[in-house]
Amino acid sequence: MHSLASINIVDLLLDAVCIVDPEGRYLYVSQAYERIFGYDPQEVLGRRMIELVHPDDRERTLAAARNIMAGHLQLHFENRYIRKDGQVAHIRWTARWLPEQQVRLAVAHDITERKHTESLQAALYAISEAAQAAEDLESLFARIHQIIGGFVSAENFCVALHDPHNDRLEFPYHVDKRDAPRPAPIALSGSGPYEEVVRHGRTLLCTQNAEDGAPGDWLGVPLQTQGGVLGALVLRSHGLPSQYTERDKELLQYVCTQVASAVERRQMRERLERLAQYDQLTQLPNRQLFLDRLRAALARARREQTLLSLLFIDLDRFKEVNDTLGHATGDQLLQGVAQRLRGCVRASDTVARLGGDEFVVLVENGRTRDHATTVASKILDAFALPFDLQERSLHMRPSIGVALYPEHGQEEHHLLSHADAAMYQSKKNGGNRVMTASTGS
Ligand SMILES: Nc1nc2c(ncn2[C@@H]2O[C@H](COP(=O)(O)OP(=O)(O)OP(=O)(O)O)[C@@H](O)[C@H]2O)c(=O)[nH]1
Repeated sequence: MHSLASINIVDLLLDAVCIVDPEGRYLYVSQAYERIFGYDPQEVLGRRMIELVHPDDRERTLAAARNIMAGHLQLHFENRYIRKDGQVAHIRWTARWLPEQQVRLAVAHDITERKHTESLQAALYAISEAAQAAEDLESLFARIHQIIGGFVSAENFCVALHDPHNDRLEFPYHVDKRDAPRPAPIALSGSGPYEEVVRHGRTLLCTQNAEDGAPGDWLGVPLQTQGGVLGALVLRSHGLPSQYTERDKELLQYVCTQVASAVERRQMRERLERLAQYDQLTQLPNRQLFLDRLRAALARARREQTLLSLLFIDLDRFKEVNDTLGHATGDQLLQGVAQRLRGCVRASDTVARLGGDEFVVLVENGRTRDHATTVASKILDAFALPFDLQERSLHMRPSIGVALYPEHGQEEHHLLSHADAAMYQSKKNGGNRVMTASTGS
């Protein structure tokens, strides 16, 4: 048996023992230094330890060193170092000042693994929380980007989502430090890198940009849910190949399960919100959303003292279309009407379907009363042309009633019933015409 005296116990320790002078220059480091920091002891002797500390932790570290030299024992100081291979090492230090030798003696314990586990756990919670808190998908993606950027380099980051209806990949979120343009939607037909990730649910790490072959990493991770792959997260490094490691790949894969379920939940919520606000047949706002918009528009008009017009539109003898040509043709006609009404107003105006063959148009910022009648005449003119449906061409005429704010009402239901009454007058007078509500009625 070897005698213990012949063993260099310090070099057998798994923690690294370091001795530095008052300026922080390494005078001695034990063998474990290489395992933890990546440098051979000979490479660092004479160098200042602070140069190897993560820039964000340097000030704290210098303050701790002064404290130790003032005679205080340091039993649990944590900071980060940049290893020789560029990776970050998390270190927990115990240290003391040896006044006689005028040196600091410190022992480094590597807690990188534990820190990773902790930050991953925190990231998973943060992602799940973001799914609840985010206003919309866009802000959820931005938050996910921020969270992922906390543990891997994510300067160039995009989210690709698979649209199963047309089998395309779309890029709803895209950040690129070199201002590379947001990728246009791509068809998922070939055998490119996106296919590999989205079709086969495989993580792909290429040391060349997988899209254009430019130097730099391309790391694509599938957003896998129980129902299939929703899309992918893609991280890129321009001009810096091998920036991403196998470990980064694993970390991302791990959090991507949580990201996928957050995205899925948020998508579901958006779908439900849309269902609650939009008419499914025409994709126009429904009564509920319309009333919300009308309320907001009235508040604006009141504040800015502008006019606002409401056009109530009901199709003439629409029932006959259903009765003679069938409900499906009636549906197509309603879709055509919705499209035509949208074409008669500005994008900022609201066209909504209240139900059945009743539509409303909300025109904001009209400067004169005539503005509403101009829009109404435009609609009558637009309806003069037949509607080309799948199997036939049909004529359909509208009856229109107009009510104005502030002339005919101050609040939404009042204004709406005036426009409705005016529409009824149009209908009574034979239809295919515009009537304006009478003042004081
Ligand atoms: N195809 C189709 N028809 C609908 C839909 N919703 C309501 N309708 C029908 O639309 C018709 C609307 O009725 P009315 O406005 O009284 O009928 P009209 O023939 O236009 O009568 P006037 O307005 O007096 O000219 C009814 O026959 C409803 O069944 C729908 O989503 N699709």
